[in-house]
Amino acid sequence: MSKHCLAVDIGASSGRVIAGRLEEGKLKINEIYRFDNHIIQKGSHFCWDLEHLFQEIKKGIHACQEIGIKPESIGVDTWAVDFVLLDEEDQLLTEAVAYRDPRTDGMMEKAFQIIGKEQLYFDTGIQFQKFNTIYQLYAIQQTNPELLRQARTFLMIPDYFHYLLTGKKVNEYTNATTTQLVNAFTRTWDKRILRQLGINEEMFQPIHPPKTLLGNLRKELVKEFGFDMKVILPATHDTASAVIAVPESENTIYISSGTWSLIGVENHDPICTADALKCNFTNEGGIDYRFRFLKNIMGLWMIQEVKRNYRDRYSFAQLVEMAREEKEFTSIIHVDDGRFLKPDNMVEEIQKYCQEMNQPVPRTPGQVAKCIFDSLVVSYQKAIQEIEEIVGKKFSQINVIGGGCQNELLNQMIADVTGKEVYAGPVEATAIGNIVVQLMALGDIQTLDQARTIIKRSFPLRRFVSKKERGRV
Ligand SMILES: Nc1ncnc2c1ncn2[C@@H]1O[C@H](COP(=O)(O)OP(=O)(O)OP(=O)(O)O)[C@@H](O)[C@H]1O
Ligand SMILES: C[C@H](O)[C@H](O)[C@@H](O)C(=O)CO
Ligand SMILES: [Mg+2]
Repeated sequence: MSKHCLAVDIGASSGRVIAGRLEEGKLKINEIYRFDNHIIQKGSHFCWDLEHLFQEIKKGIHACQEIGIKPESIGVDTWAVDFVLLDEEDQLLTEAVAYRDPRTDGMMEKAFQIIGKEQLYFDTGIQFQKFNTIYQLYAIQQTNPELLRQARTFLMIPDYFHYLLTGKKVNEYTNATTTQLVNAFTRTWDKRILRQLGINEEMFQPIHPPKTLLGNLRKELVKEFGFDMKVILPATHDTASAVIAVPESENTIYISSGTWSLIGVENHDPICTADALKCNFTNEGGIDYRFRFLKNIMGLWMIQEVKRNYRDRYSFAQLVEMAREEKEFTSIIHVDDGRFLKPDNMVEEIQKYCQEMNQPVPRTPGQVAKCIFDSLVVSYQKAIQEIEEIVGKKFSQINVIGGGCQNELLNQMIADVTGKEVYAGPVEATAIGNIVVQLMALGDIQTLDQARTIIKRSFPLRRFVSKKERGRV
């Protein structure tokens, strides 16, 4: 039996502290603590409340103590692209502005006047999202260059939590690639891009891969918790950790289904071709320098916002059942339209869109939910066709991982529309991927293949086949 490893997985809508260890050849996980996460307004910006989140992380560590678990190690993963800047006294110079903040409006196009879009893509292989770190930093460079001049350290969100835990300042590779500032071939900061955009290169830290032993806890934290832990870098981009947990990877397209739907495949080399650029696919860094060839699709953010618009009167499970009752209602929206990135009211935005497109307007919570699920599947199918065309291979299976894999209606819709076998699970794929990387660093698991075999044995998947297929069997 191995020692416990602690995964801190913070998504855009929720965070969790999960302990995991090997027991008789299986990975056993235990959710220690779960907490909400959401964007807050600070001054004129949408931000993340990092102080609150770090207190929640510490509550999760304290909770281990209360149940008698003394984890050997800990690692933090979160969403991508967002960061903080520290000054020469290692004090926060900036709030943790959220990627949905409008400060990057127009910045990508402005940057293209200095650095060609094609060059940027062929050097980094990263999809064009207006909120990529590169455009967040360019927005600061354009509006407050003095701030950048004072910056001595650039830390992405998980890097910052690792710094608070250990005092060590590094950038982790998988999340660093989401900035669109890392060269896909040299695997380090692309100084040419930084210089062209006038972003000071000195503040970027050395890039370390997953499995790096960063160090131990700060002394004051050992005193507070009553025990020490090794801090091991997982794949700190949550989707990179989730993809590690995909049990099958050769014939499988994964959909990491949470706030976003990240749909893609795992490659050993980046695909930075004109076709990949045209379809806006990304090559985010993965474990062992693999690549996550994927595309962001708006995802379950939309149903999260609908749930909020209805003042949380309905659970996600209830919204799914209400959608299931609306078999006759069909309206398809373009889920990746920028208007759905952060509308004041998602229900009204969807209704307006349907009116403008002369489609039936969803009136009930069930109709709104069904419209979202139907429309997500249309976007998934298009991305799957693009992947198979660009990669030049047909995939027989889809593996839905993350919280969204609990949406059995959506899983069935995916199977019906794509005709492929859909496997659902693990729900906590991100935390599982985080934990197995720590176990690899500790020598309890030797290889990624071995990790995936253990994961497959430990977490049974639900299988969905198309109605047409079922009709045949
Ligand atoms: N019981 C359920 N039935 C159907 N869907 C569910 C259920 N529970 C959660 N979900 C879906 O899972 C989503 C949350 O997924 P998940 O917990 O992976 O997201 P997260 O980790 O908080 O955020 P991120 O995607 O940023 O990592 C919710 O938005 C909801 O749509
Ligand atoms: C903002 C990013 O696109 C987002 O974090 C995505 O990369 C992701 O991983 C969501 O969990
Ligand atoms: Mg998540």
